[in-house]
Amino acid sequence: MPPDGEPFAPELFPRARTELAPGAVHLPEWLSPGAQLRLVEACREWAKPPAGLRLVRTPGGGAMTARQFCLGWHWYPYGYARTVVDGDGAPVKAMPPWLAALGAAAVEAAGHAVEDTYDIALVNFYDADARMGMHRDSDEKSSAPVVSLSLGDTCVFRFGNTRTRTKPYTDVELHSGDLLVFGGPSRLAHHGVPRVLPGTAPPELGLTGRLNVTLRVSGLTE
Ligand SMILES: O=C(O)CCC(=O)C(=O)O
Ligand SMILES: [Fe+2]
Repeated sequence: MPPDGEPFAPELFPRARTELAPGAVHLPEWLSPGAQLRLVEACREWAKPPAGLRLVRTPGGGAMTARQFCLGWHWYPYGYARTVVDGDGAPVKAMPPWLAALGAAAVEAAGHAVEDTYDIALVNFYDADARMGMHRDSDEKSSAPVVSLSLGDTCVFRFGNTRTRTKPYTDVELHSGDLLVFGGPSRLAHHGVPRVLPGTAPPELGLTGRLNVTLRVSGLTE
């Protein structure tokens, strides 16, 4: 034990699996360094046009600071389509079976039941100044858990409640390789990314910024 008054050094110890709220589970370093690298490399290919990384304009006339691309179904404010209806108009790229399988494995690791096939990937790229305001993921027709994988720079992630965009909430750092799954009573909880911590990415990823890959079940048919 450190002498009284000495600061505890949490960075010395592995970060523990934690439940941020009922049904919302954080599993630090769930992706191995090799799996992180493969996912970053895949994202680099998907981010190329057509249907590549884009600026998302919101109906109020603003734009999201995180840039985005999708696989499987294209998300736009506020719905899903099979083509990039608010961009180059191209068909959305396919959701690869291996990524759907990763989604199912993540849900299982978090202790949720896997009932449906993960058919959407929504990938956000954050540079040092990007962030995401408090929102709910409510455009899907399925109540299956949302899977979130973080790559690159660490961020501060804010996990709130289902009723309001404000307190109570919990702030947690999401590092490269971390998994967060939110389902059950937390499926429609508000959440956001108040900030990214630049320069914290593992150097071997060759990534300046943060990628977040969220996997979802659409519940949509054609
Ligand atoms: O970047 C994140 O960790 C969260 C992304 C998110 O909430 C979303 O894409 O809906
Ligand atoms: Fe979200």
